[in-house]
Amino acid sequence: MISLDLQEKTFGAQLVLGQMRLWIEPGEVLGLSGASGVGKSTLLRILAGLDPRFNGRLEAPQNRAMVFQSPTLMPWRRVIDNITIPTQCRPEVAEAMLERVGLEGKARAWPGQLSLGQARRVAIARAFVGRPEVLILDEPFASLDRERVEELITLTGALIAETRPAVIFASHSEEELAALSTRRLHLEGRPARLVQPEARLRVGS
Ligand SMILES: Nc1ncnc2c1ncn2[C@@H]1O[C@H](COP(=O)(O)OP(=O)(O)OP(=O)(O)O)[C@@H](O)[C@H]1O
Repeated sequence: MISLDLQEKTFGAQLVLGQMRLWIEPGEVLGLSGASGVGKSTLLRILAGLDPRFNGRLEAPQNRAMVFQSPTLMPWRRVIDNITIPTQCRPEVAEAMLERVGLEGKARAWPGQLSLGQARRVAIARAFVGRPEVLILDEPFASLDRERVEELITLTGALIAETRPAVIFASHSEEELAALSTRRLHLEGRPARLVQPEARLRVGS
């Protein structure tokens, strides 16, 4: 379970996020939509504990994992080391997780030898190997073709069902959001606020 009671988030004089309350239960996948630049990544970074400079209160377990749009692998380390070093897990646990995400035989490969889809699978393996209580997904399927996106959504959905973290998932794709989310919120305005997607559609119609 993670909860945020945010008063505001600024960057210098720029007020980016306004007052909002947010909580996510274990096993829930909160799909977050919103226009480019509205503040989705800013909100996700606060929830991940990567940005402590905000006015408000965050209650979250320590065991949180994040998957970014960029797979953020260390290019000078082999695939398996990209999992064992940041997570401190045993090599056999990392190998089993690599198999689980469909990367058997790639443990000794270098990140530069992987396709974007394979690099994303490594990032997903790294995120799940520590069985996080909170999982933050920031556009983790962007720039892939439809078939690869469908495969990764199926894989991510299965891993979520097995480990049941509280998940927040930001995406520009309605299809992706509909496929993975159990609940939806939309971020809009400046300063940005959270609204129900249904309310937004009614206002627009
Ligand atoms: N480190 C920073 N310093 C100053 N301004 C920032 C910083 N990070 C983000 N911003 C500003 O905060 C606003 C929200 O950015 P953010 O990246 O959170 O949007 P987003 O909704 O994730 O966009 P996208 O969907 O394009 O990724 C933007 O105006 C951006 O310029």
